[in-house]
Amino acid sequence: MSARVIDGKSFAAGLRARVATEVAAFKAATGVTPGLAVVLVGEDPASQVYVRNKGRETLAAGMASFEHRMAATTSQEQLLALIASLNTDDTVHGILVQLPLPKHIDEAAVLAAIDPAKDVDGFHVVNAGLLATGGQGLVPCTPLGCLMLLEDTLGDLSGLEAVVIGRSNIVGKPMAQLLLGKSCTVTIAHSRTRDLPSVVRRADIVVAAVGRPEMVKADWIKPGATVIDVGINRVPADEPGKTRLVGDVAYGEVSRVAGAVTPVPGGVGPMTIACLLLNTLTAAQARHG
Ligand SMILES: NC(=O)C1=CN([C@@H]2O[C@H](COP(=O)(O)OP(=O)(O)OC[C@H]3O[C@@H](n4cnc5c(N)ncnc54)[C@H](OP(=O)(O)O)[C@@H]3O)[C@@H](O)[C@H]2O)C=CC1
Ligand SMILES: Nc1nc(=O)c2c([nH]1)NC[C@@H]1CN(c3ccc(C(=O)N[C@@H](CCC(=O)O)C(=O)O)cc3)C=[N+]21
Ligand SMILES: [Mg+2]
Repeated sequence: MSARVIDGKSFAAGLRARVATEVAAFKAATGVTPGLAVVLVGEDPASQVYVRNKGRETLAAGMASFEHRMAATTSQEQLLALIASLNTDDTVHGILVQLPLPKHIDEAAVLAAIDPAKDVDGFHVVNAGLLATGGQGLVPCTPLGCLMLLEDTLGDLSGLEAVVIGRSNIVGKPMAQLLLGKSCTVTIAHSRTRDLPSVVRRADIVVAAVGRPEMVKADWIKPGATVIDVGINRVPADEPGKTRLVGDVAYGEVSRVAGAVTPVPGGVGPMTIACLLLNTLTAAQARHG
């Protein structure tokens, strides 16, 4: 038996097309072009790729894209000053500050400075609080994309056992909140979890957001379970000097046990960017409804 491959790349293309259609209608009705500002501090090559992809897809959806590249030596005050100006800029509906930030900058202070109404990452404490209390805020893009793939694969999630591996504020915790909101029975596992394999084995839904290449093995998976692999890990390829991308799930062996599984690349990653565009449209609609 071989798992169904959950094609995030194709689902994301469909979502981007729906966003583009709605953007066109929004522009016609309001005369306003939704705008996304992306702030990149420093030169991290992986981050540069994401920023470039985001910029290209933002334009393709009919939205305006503003990129702000700052030197790794940028001070926290300079970054906060840029955010303050983006907060009051009427052409900017969404603000994304690429993480991680250089060590000398206080990440929490920067995220707190973003206008929650423009926080298309959903990382501001106001949006995290709204998600935790069932309110209407902006929802973090990666967990939102994972939820869309899960509902497309499984339909109603009510009553299912979900195990989220990872408890970060940007993936694990909001993922768990969304699954709880869909009436799953949710377990959050992390580096201190005792006997992780047996915890994962009870799951109908496994979301791996760990950052450890191919950690989740086939014998951790309940036969037929749905496995969502958030991990993006660059590892050495067979060819010397080259690298390849792998997830947190041992894809080959797990796909012989699971019912459905997302690949890396082509799974969650493209959904993150599509949901970022969706959140930017949502933020623009909230301002000019
Ligand atoms: N596809 C996409 O769009 C995105 C992909 N990512 C990728 O997802 C992964 C996770 O990202 P992020 O949440 O930011 O990572 P973090 O490093 O912030 O969090 C990792 C989590 O995994 C837990 N963990 C680490 N080692 C183990 C272990 N051996 N067993 C069990 N739990 C463990 C940590 O536990 P503890 O809290 O105890 O330290 C922590 O909660 C990364 O590979 C990242 O690149 C991230 C964002 C978007
Ligand atoms: N403020 C902030 N918000 C983020 O959402 C954010 C961030 N910081 N920092 C970094 C992580 C990582 N992340 C990815 C987005 C898309 C892909 C993606 O599209 N991946 C492609 C492959 C890309 C490639 O080949 O390198 C795929 O999986 O198919 C990956 C990773 C967003 N992040
Ligand atoms: Mg982190």
